[in-house]
Formats: sequence, C-alpha cells, structure tokens
Amino acid sequence: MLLEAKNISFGYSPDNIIINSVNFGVDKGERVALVGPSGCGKSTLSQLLAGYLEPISGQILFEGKPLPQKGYCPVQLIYQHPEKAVNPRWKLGQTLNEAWTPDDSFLSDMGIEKEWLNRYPTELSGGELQRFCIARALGPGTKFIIADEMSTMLDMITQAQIWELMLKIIQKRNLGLLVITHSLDLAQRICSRVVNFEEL
Ligand SMILES: Nc1ncnc2c1ncn2[C@@H]1O[C@H](COP(=O)(O)OP(=O)(O)OP(=O)(O)O)[C@@H](O)[C@H]1O
Repeated sequence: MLLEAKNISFGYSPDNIIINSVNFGVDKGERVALVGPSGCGKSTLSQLLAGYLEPISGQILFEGKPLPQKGYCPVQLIYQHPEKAVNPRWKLGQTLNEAWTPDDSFLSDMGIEKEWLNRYPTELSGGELQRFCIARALGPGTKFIIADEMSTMLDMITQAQIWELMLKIIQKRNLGLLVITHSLDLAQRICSRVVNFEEL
C-alpha cells in the first residue's frame, strides 16, 4: 500500500468517536474517491491521513512507514476552505516559496497571475486562492495528493481545466490521489475506484 490507515480510531472528544477501527488504503497507481453523506467523517479521515490529526489508536503509514514528523510531508492535503490553509499575515509569494518555487509556465497553467504573489490571501477570490493552494501542494516533494472537495468553489470551466492539469501531473509524476467529493460524476470520471465511507 502507498498510503494506509491501519485500524485507526478517532474522535474530537472521547465520548464522540467518529472513526471507529477503520482500515483503508490506496495502492500505488490507484486514484481513489471517498464518498459518503455529509458529516460522516470523510474530512476527518483525510486530515488523519495527511498527518494533521493523530489517531487515538491505530497507525497511518506512507510507503510502509509513519509520516515524517518534521520537514516536507509527501502527503499533501488540499482543503475545501483555502482561506484556512494559508497564513493571513503572509503575502502569497512568501507562502508559496516556503513550500517550493514553481516556474512561470506552471503558474500560468494553473491560472495564477504573478502579481497575486504580492497580495495577501484576503485580496484574492475564493477560487483564485484555491488555485494557489493547489499549486502550492504540487511541490517536487509531493508523492500523494488528498483533494477534499477542492474544486467545489470553482466554476465548471475552471474546475475542468484544473482537474485536467492535475491528472496530467499525477500521471507524469505517478502521484497517489484520494478525492473526497459529493459528486459521483466527478468520482467516476477521475478515479479508478470509488469507496463509500460508510462501508469502511
Ligand atoms: N474540529 C472539530 N471539532 C469537533 N467536531 C468536529 C470537528 N470537525 C468536524 N467535527 C464533527 O465531526 C463529524 C465529521 O465531520 P467531517 O467534517 O469529517 O465530515 P464530512 O464527511 O467530511 O462532512 P462533509 O461532507 O459535510 O464535508 C461531524 O459530526 C462534525 O460536526
């Protein structure tokens, strides 16, 4: 398995366990969609898989080993809410360069204007900021992308363009992909396997 949750449990409080002894994995070369009703725990699982949250029991393994505690994480999570994923006090260029330095053609493919890098996060629209967060997550050290409802706030044309580019990058660099979505159509178009959270 490339990325694996082994018998993990988690709750935001001890009397409210949301993830109960779950086993889940994504193999090399697979693109998996995770679907399920609102509030069932998909985003929580994605945060556990990216190392943002610690399970109360069980293990998260990437290429058979725990995620690194320090340095760049090979598993990058793209959130539903880009404004929560950036430091509001930093200009976007600083935020991006902390992760990596994409060239001008990559920025232009992602629909990012260079001038935005001199702005603060509140000075971009939600969709513009999300494109920036997607670009940031695709640094050279990234081996696995978790996209949690990442394209919900983009218009249909931008959504299609971004996914087309993402899939090209994912194939070229052989990255793992987990997509969390409410759209079965998107799941079936993009992924090789669809998993229902409630059946885990
Ligand atoms: N930080 C938090 N503190 C306490 N409870 C939380 C927190 N985040 C989420 N929850 C609760 O955990 C449960 C699972 O939430 P989660 O966001 O993982 O669901 P989801 O399946 O991703 O939902 P959606 O499809 O609506 O995004 C929900 O009942 C939610 O209210």
